[in-house]
Formats: sequence, C-alpha cells, structure tokens
Amino acid sequence: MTLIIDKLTVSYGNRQVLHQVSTEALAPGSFIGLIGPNAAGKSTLFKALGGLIRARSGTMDLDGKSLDALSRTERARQVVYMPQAYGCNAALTVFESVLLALKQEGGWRVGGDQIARVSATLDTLSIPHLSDRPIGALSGGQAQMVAVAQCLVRAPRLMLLDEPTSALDLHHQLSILTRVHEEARRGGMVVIAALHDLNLAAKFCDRLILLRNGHVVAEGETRKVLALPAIGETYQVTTSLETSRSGNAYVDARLPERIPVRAVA
Ligand SMILES: Nc1ncnc2c1ncn2[C@@H]1O[C@H](COP(=O)(O)OP(=O)(O)OP(=O)(O)O)[C@@H](O)[C@H]1O
Repeated sequence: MTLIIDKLTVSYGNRQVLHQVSTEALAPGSFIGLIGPNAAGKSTLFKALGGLIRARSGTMDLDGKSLDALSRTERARQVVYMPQAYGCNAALTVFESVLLALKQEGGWRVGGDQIARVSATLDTLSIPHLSDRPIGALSGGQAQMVAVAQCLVRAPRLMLLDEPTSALDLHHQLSILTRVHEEARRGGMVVIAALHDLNLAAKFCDRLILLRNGHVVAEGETRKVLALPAIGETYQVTTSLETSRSGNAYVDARLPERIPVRAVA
C-alpha cells in the first residue's frame, strides 16, 4: 500500500489553507510524522485524506487509485482518522465502543472472530482491564488509548492520528507509539501521526513531513529533517539535533532572546 499526495490544495471558503501539498511515495509499513506549528494545516490535511473535506485540486492516490474515487464505505474501510477531539458515546462500555468502531464496516451481526479482534486490540494496547468500564467514566489518557484502539481494530490501510499521545503520560506515550509502529509494520499500513513533540517524532517516525502555513517545507528521513535549519525557522526557536548517550536523537530547543511569543495564524 503506497500513498502519494500530489499538489493538494484545500480552502475553507475563500481562505486557502493547503497550498499544493505533495509528498514522496509513502511506503507500506511506514510511520510518518506530520509536524509543524499550530495552524500549519495538519488536521486539514487529515480531513482531506479522510474525505471529511473536499480538496479544491490535487490528488491523493492509494496504490494508484484515487481516494476520491472510492465509495464512502470503501474509503471508511481503508482510511481511518482519529481527530484531536474524539467524541465518545457515554452509554457504551470500552469493549462495546471498540466493537462498534469495527462494525462501522457494515452489518450488525457480531461474529466470534470480531469479538476476538476487539480483545486482541485491547491486549495489544495493554488496556483489557478497561473492557467493562463505561466509556464516559474514563480519564483523558484512558479515553485517548481507547480512541487509538477504535482505529487499530479496523486494520485500515491508512491510519491518520491527530496528536495521538497528547493526553498520555511518558510511559503510555512510549508504549502506545511502539505498538502502533509494530502494527503498521505487521499490517503493511501507512500511519501518519501529527506530533507536536519532536522528540517523540525523533524516536518513532521513519520519515517526517514538515508543514508551515500550508506548504510542505521539508520531507524525508527523520534525522535529516530534524537537523535542517527549517525546523528552527518554522517554529521560530533555536534548535540543534543532539544524540543522547544511549544513541537516541533528540531536539534541543530554546526560545531565542527578544523574540515575542508568536501569534497563531
Ligand atoms: N472549519 C474551518 N473553517 C475555517 N478555517 C478553518 C477551519 N478549520 C481550520 N481552519 C483554519 O485552517 C488553518 C489550519 O488549521 P488546522 O486545524 O489544519 O491546523 P493544525 O496544523 O492542525 O493546527 P494545530 O497544531 O493547532 O492543531 C488555521 O488557520 C485554522 O484557523
């Protein structure tokens, strides 16, 4: 499964938010980080890929087939989008909510294989103990892990995660991204995760796409992108890419003196 985005332009009314966004071919099994400042257009790109908004021009091809040419049902089967703010139906248990996500593919008969798939997904994310809890009674971090489970259980070809770890503690940031990365490899899916934490991006992403004001300003192998001056310029901070004693890359960032806090576009 390969995803290619070519010259994608998206507007809200008269306001153009994505400008001719293009990517290299994003290969099956890869974990791509979508990075960029607030209001750069990351969620807008996800919404366009997920079919929630229509692109003004450009193409999004999955294995050579346009996403826009797929039926609604087929697109929902192939592309799963976890928005930043995920809703929840408070009346359901965690298990039921993950099963319901799986059943969006169609039909209401529940088979043993589907029950097993839900259980396996909750196990993969180490949250089987939450199965019987009402979904409305979860902590913010627990609800975020359940939202990831609702995506993973559908085994899509393209998974779009908008800030999937923003509510998670350090342990769970690492464990959830590790599992998602493993599942991407195992299932040959393309995962694109919008991440504000560049050190998580450094640790988990195979490649990065850097967006600024709706333009792709850099794309490529993670360490190469993080070492570019474009990182500091885009975030208006001073950065350097360092390597820890254990060999992990991390971004050391400082706010330059006399630069005011930037207004969000
Ligand atoms: N429904 C909408 N109507 C009009 N403008 C919108 C709408 N949604 C987003 N925008 C604008 O589009 C721009 C890009 O927003 P988007 O949510 O894609 O950014 P983002 O990179 O995901 O930001 P953040 O990191 O803050 O979540 C912003 O200027 C935003 O105000």
